[in-house]
Amino acid sequence: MIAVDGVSVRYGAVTAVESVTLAVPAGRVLAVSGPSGAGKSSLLWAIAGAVAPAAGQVAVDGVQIGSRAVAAAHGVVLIPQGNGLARVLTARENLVVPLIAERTPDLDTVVTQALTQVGLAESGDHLVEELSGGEQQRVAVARGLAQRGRVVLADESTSELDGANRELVLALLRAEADRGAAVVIATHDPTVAETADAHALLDEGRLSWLRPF
Ligand SMILES: Nc1ncnc2c1ncn2[C@@H]1O[C@H](COP(=O)(O)OP(=O)(O)OP(=O)(O)O)[C@@H](O)[C@H]1O
Repeated sequence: MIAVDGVSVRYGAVTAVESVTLAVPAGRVLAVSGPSGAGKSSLLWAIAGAVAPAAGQVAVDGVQIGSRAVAAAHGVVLIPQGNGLARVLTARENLVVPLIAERTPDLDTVVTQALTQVGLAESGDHLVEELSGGEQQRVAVARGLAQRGRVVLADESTSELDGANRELVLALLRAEADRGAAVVIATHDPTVAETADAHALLDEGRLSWLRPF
């Protein structure tokens, strides 16, 4: 369960998120959309503990998220916009790094399974910079899946995918919810938002409309 309570995010004089309150139960998917600059990424970063809210608070399963370290320790996984992969590592190595940090058992199996789920079982030993934009995006999704989070935050994770791969990634994110995760998808794509259990619209940082759970 994600509880966002009156959260504001500011960068100096810029207000990116203003007094947003919402909740995402375990097992459900929330889509967050809104125009470019509306604050979608900033809201996800606040949930991930990657930026400290200027006001309000975020809790995951009742634990207040005060930093990225706390969020990671409580299973908050961020699949960042622009994929966040290390380009000079292989696809497989990109998946391994966070799992080493978490001391995940049976790491090779977990990594192979995640790459297979996104249809990239044969590409694990390719450097990220050798992969297409869409393949890189799927590696980023696989890295998120491999971490088996209690919370999965997907920031525009289908933006570079063709129709079939977009359906695949959406099905995988739905499977994360079915496994018990609370899932948030930031998206510009109305068809992606329609597949979610609830849909929040941000406008200049404010929650301007909500299709509730
Ligand atoms: N690190 C930063 N420093 C200063 N301003 C920032 C920073 N990150 C984001 N902003 C500003 O905060 C506002 C919200 O940006 P954010 O990236 O959260 O929006 P978004 O809805 O995700 O946009 P997009 O759809 O283009 O990714 C924008 O005005 C942006 O310029």
